[in-house]
Amino acid sequence: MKALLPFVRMLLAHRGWVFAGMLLSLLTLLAAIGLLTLSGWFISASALAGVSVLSARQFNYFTPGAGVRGFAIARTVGRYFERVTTHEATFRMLAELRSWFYRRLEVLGPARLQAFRSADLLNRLVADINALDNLYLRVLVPTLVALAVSILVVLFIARYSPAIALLTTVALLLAGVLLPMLAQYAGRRLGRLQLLLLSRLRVRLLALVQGQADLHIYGGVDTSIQEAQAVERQLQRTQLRMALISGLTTAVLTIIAGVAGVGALVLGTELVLSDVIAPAHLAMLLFCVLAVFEAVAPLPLAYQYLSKTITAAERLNEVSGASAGVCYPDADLEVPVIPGQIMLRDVCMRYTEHAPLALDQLSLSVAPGEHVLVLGHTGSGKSSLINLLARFYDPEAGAVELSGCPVRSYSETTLRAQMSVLSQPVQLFAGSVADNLSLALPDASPSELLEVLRRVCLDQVLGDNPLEYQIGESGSRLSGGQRKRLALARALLKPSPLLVLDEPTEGLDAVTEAAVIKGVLDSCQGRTVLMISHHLQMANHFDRIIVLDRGCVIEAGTPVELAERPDSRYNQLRAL
Ligand SMILES: Nc1ncnc2c1ncn2[C@@H]1O[C@H](COP(=O)(O)OP(=O)(O)OP(=O)(O)O)[C@@H](O)[C@H]1O
Repeated sequence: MKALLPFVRMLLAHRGWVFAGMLLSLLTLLAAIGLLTLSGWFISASALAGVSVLSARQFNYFTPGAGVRGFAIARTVGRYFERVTTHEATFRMLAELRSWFYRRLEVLGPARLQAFRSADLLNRLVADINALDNLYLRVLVPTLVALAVSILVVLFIARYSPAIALLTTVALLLAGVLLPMLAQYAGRRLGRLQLLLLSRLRVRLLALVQGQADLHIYGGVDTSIQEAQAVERQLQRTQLRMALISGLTTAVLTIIAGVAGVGALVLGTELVLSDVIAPAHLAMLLFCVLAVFEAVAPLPLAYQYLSKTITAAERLNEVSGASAGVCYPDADLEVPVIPGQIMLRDVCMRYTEHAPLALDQLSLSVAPGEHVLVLGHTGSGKSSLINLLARFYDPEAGAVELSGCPVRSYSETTLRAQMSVLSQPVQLFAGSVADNLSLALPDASPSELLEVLRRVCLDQVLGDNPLEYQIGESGSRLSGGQRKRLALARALLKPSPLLVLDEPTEGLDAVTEAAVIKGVLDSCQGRTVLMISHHLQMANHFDRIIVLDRGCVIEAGTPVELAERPDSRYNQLRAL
């Protein structure tokens, strides 16, 4: 239950809608009960009035008739506005919840998010948040309204018969308290399981769809489908059991209401026979007792699914409560003084607490405007260097400075403005080439976009109008090399003093690679470029080369200097 508290607080931010919804629910329910109660009295009183001509003439048909009509209209109109207001309150809360959750995800950054699978995060963002609509619509409003209506109706009945009022109270406690408690107990494990199975099913289906090509190649399609079907069957079994519980509670509730009605009829008949109440009041009380169960009827189902709502809340709290991998100051503590400069001193970094060091006492200095090529075997820490500069991770020791100040002193906006990053793997969005490029520079003119495409040799290969070329989901209508180059063009377009490129020419033939690197370096005069690559054919075009091994710099110098050292790692790499 504690897991729900943050969300109740979030609901209170929309207290106008929340309380209006509750009030309208209360009035609608009272109108529905009033309609049945008054109708019961009116029908029997009219029948009795018709016994003699005199009483028929004296009986006032108009006032109760108007009352019945008034209750009927109030119930219909009230139901409409109640639905509008309660749903408005819920949707407002869900919308706020979604952006709140997304902001929490953003703060966590890659360092923390790698603990979650992306399909599972999507499931939390969509399905778990949707499951929380149960909280207000099906738990909070019906519970409070049922409590208020029950008290009012029992007080009304007590004016005519304390015995019937007592009987109604006991029946309401059974149907509105004990039955929901039992339903919650019965659905506790199943509701939780249902939510987790649904999440598991989505994760499996997404893997099945995304990995279709590889699964076909390696013959894993049937196994994956069978695994997804197994989860689905399990899910269906839980749904069936939940449906059985709902059916059972509905039946028990109907029996309780029926028994209460029969009891009220027996007690009321005795009161009529002993002239304590008028005969017309008997029908009125009977209808009133039966109608009040409408207030408690939704509760067993709501509480049966409460564990599902609580589990959804726990899953959201698990992500939102995770400590941020990296914390940014709200405002800059220092402003960039030497744009494009990089300085790392004795930096140690690891991805998780017990993982080996990915960077080990690494020191490095890059001057503004310098073009540096970073080489090293796979796993030597090249991408980790980018992760540090972009502050996706923080070092456990040492200092990282960018543009003359520690990276920790910049707000996230300032830090992002300092550098443009082409990371691995690249992320493209469904849409046109222009849509993807404009992300980096929304005001860029078509000629600027074409120019940057030219720099990466993409202007001639995507038809007559390359800017409008639709690249498909994640760039599926592009080749691997084209995808990389489009992402490279986007990185080039961002007007930042530092450009960090992680293997931008991967997948390109030697001729295109040479043209692309030349295009990039020519367009980056005055900008610092830090480029990671396994390819050395264009190494001479860089001002300096840095070679990493096991997380630290083992060689640094101009291409000529390193080439002159016979036993340099650079020469060994060139010889491969
Ligand atoms: N997200 C991660 N979580 C845990 N360990 C990681 C993560 N990313 C990299 N590593 C580990 O950190 C070390 C350095 O990896 P890094 O990606 O920096 O190497 P790299 O030089 O860029 O390799 P490559 O040339 O293959 O891209 C490796 O041992 C790797 O297994």
